[in-house]
Amino acid sequence: MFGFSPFIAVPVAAAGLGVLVAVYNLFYNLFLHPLRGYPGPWLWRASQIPYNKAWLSGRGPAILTRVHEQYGDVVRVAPDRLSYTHPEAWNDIRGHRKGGHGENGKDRNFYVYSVNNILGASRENHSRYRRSLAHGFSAKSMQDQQPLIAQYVDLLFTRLRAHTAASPSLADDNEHATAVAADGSAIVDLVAYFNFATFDIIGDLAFGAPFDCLASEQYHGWVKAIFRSVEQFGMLLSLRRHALWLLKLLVRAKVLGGGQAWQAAYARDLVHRRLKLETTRPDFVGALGAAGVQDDNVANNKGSGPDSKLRPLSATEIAENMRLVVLAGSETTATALSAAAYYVATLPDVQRRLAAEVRAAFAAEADIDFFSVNALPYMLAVLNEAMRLFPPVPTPLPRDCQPGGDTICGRYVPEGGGAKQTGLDIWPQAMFHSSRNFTAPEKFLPERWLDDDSIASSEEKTAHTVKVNKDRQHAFQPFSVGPRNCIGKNLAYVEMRLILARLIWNFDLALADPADEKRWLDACRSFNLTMKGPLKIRLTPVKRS
Ligand code: HEM
Repeated sequence: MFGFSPFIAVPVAAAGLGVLVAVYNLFYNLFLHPLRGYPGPWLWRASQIPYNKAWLSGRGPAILTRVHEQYGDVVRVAPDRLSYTHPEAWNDIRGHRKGGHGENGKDRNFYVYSVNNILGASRENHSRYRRSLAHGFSAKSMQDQQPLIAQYVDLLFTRLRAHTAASPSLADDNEHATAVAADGSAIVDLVAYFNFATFDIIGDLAFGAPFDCLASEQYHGWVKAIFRSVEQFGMLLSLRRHALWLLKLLVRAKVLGGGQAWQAAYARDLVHRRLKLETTRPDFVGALGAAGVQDDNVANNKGSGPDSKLRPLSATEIAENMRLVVLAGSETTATALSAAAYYVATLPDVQRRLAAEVRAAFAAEADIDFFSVNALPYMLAVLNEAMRLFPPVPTPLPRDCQPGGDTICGRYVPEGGGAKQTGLDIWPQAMFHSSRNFTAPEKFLPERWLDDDSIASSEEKTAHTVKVNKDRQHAFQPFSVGPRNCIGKNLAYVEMRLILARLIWNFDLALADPADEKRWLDACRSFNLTMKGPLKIRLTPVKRS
C-alpha cells in the first residue's frame, strides 16, 4: 500500500541523498575540517559559494578587505582556504626557502592556463625560463633599451601635446581625446593613452614589433583580445573550482576562452619573424634566443637530467612567455599610472607639491631621462601610494600549502583536508588597506613613504596631523616577493617615473567631470588585473615664460 512509482521514488531518493551529502559537508567543514580552528564568517567557512561570489563580482578586493578588518590578519575565506594580511605572510608563503624546505607551489587550478609560461611553470621550467629571461631585464639590457623606450614615451607626449594645441581648431581630436578650450586644454582618456604607450613599449621589447597603438591612437586587436580574456579568466577560475563540466561545455561552445588559440598563434608568428631577423636589438626575444633555440619536440620532452635546467627554450616556449610578458608588463604599469593620475588630479595639495618638485628639477623636458627621474623622492612616494590604494594586481595569486604543512605567521597550517590542499591567499588590496598595517589606510598620503613621521596636508595641517606608524609598512609588496616575484619591477618603475614626470612637467591635471571622483573608482572591476573605465582628465599645458 506504501508502494511509490519508481518515477517518483528515484528522484526523491536522489534529492534526499543530495541534501544529506550537502548537510554532511557543511557539518564537516564547520566542525571536523583541519582548518576548523581558524576564524572567518561561518558561511565562508562552511561553503565555497561566498568566496566564488566575491571573485565573480569583480569586487573581491573590497569585500576581502572588509572581511579581514572584521576577522583579523588570518581568515578562513573558504572551507579549504586561508587568506592573510599580516606582512610576515609574504615571506612565509612565497619567500626563498631555507634548509631544503619545499615551496608552497602555485595553485594548480588557478594557473592551469599558464603552465606553459613562467607564471605557472613547474619549478624546473621556472628556473629555465627565469634564467633565460633575466638577461633581458639586467641593468645592462635596460640601459641598452633606453632609446627604444624613450622613442615611445616621446610619441606619447607628441600625441598629448597635439590634442592640447593652442587653438582647438588646430587640435587633432579622436574618440579618446577632445580639445575643449581656447586655453589649449583638452580632455583626454588617460587610461587609453597609458595603455597605448605601455603596450607599444612591451610589444616592441617582447616581439621586436610594436602594436602601433600610439601611431594609430587605437587599441590593437590583440590588445583588445587580452582585455576580454582577463575578464573571462575570473569566471573560468570559479567554474574550475566547482563546475568543471559547465566550464568544459562553455569552452567547447567558445563562450569562454575563445580567443586563446588565436592569441597564441599570433604570438608564435611574431616570435618566428623576430627570430629570423639578423639583428642585435636589445629586446627580450633577442635575450631569450641568445642561448640558441631548441626544437619544439626536444623541448617538450621534459627531461630531468642534470642539464635539464639549462636546456634552451623552444620557439613555442619563447612565444608563450612573450605572450605572458606582454600581459604582465603592460596593463599593470598602465594601471599604476592611471591610479597616480587619478589621485593627482583629485587632490590639489598633492599636485602642487609634485608639480613643484618636477618643474624645479628640470629646465627642459629633454633633461627628463632614465637616470634623472631617480632624483624625485616625492614623485616616487606618489607612485607607491597610488599602487598601495589601487594595486595593479589586487587579487590573490594563490599558492597551495606544501605537503606536510607549513608554519605561516607563527601558526601551523595543515597540508589540507580530504583530497584538497590548503589554499594560501594574499589579497594585496586587503593587505595594503588594512588598518593594522597602515595609519589612516584609506587616505592618499604620499608622505608615509618619506622620512618625515608626521603627515599633514596643508589644508588639514592643524586638524589632521597624523603620526604614521611605519612598523608594518613592509606589508606593501605590489611586485610580490621570493623566487617568483616580478622580474619586470625595475622596468616598471622606469616607465612609470619617466611618464609621470613628463606628464607633470607638461600639464596641469583636473578631472573633466568632478562626479568621476567617485564614479571612476566605483566602476572598476578586478579579475586578477583591474578592468577600468575611461579616465577623462583635463590636461592644461603649463605656461612658461
Ligand atoms: C606596476 C607594474 C607591475 C606590477 C604591479 C607587477 C606585479 C607582479 C606580480 C605581483 C607578480 C607575481 C606573480 C605571481 O606570483 O604569480 C609579477 C610577476 C611577473 N611580472 Fe610583473 N608587475 C608589473 C610590471 C611588470 C613588467 C613591466 C614586466 C615585464 C615587462 C613584468 C613581468 C612579469 C613576469 C614575467 C612575471 C613572472 C615572474 C616569475 O614567475 O618568475 N611585470 N608581476
